[in-house]
Amino acid sequence: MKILAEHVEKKFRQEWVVRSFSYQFESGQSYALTGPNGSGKSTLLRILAQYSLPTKGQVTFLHEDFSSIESDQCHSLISYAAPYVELIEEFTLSELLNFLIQLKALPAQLSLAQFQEYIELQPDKSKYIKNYSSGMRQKIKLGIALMADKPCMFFDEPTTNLDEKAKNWFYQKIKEQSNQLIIIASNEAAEINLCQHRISILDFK
Ligand SMILES: Nc1ncnc2c1ncn2[C@@H]1O[C@H](COP(=O)(O)OP(=O)(O)OP(=O)(O)O)[C@@H](O)[C@H]1O
Repeated sequence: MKILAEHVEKKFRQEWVVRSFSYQFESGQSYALTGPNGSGKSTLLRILAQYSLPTKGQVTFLHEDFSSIESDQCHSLISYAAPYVELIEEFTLSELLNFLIQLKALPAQLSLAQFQEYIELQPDKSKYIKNYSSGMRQKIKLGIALMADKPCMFFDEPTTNLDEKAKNWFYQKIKEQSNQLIIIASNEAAEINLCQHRISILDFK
């Protein structure tokens, strides 16, 4: 599939955060959105994921043959992990996974043991998400986004709060995703270097 951004612009009050952004993203490719703090990476990522609307322009999801995908279908094709996307803190990990399975945000057959093995963590089963460390919560978010196995994966500052071992775990998991369309908003050199393409937000000001 493809994501086509055409003349996307975003303005907050008097501030233009993105100007005339046009780009075609494709499956099997990975893209780094780069730029200094406050330059608009998260804003553009949310627009590309159709989580927020541009002030001008449009974002369209397309099949390989360029036929368009209905906008109400797009969210089912996306997984998204970001510091501002919260987990449900009052759940245990098992309850959270079951909830996401029911929402079809994770594969139906996924077990707690498989998930724990995947994220290389064996947290206390009765512990609430709110009592996990920030790094563990981040790793759970990333694990959910990766195991959702959606065609499009969006990550905003994915290795925030992760130690070196967990960062390397994430880098390895991204390298294993050969068919997905991956977009990572980041300033971290290691995250940018994971991606085949770089897009500087400063080119769209
Ligand atoms: N809802 C909003 N209302 C008003 N201004 C906003 C809103 N969201 C973002 N902004 C502004 O848009 C600009 C870009 O913010 P954004 O979070 O997209 O940048 P960023 O490049 O992701 O930054 P960082 O690297 O610090 O995460 C900032 O000036 C920010 O204050």
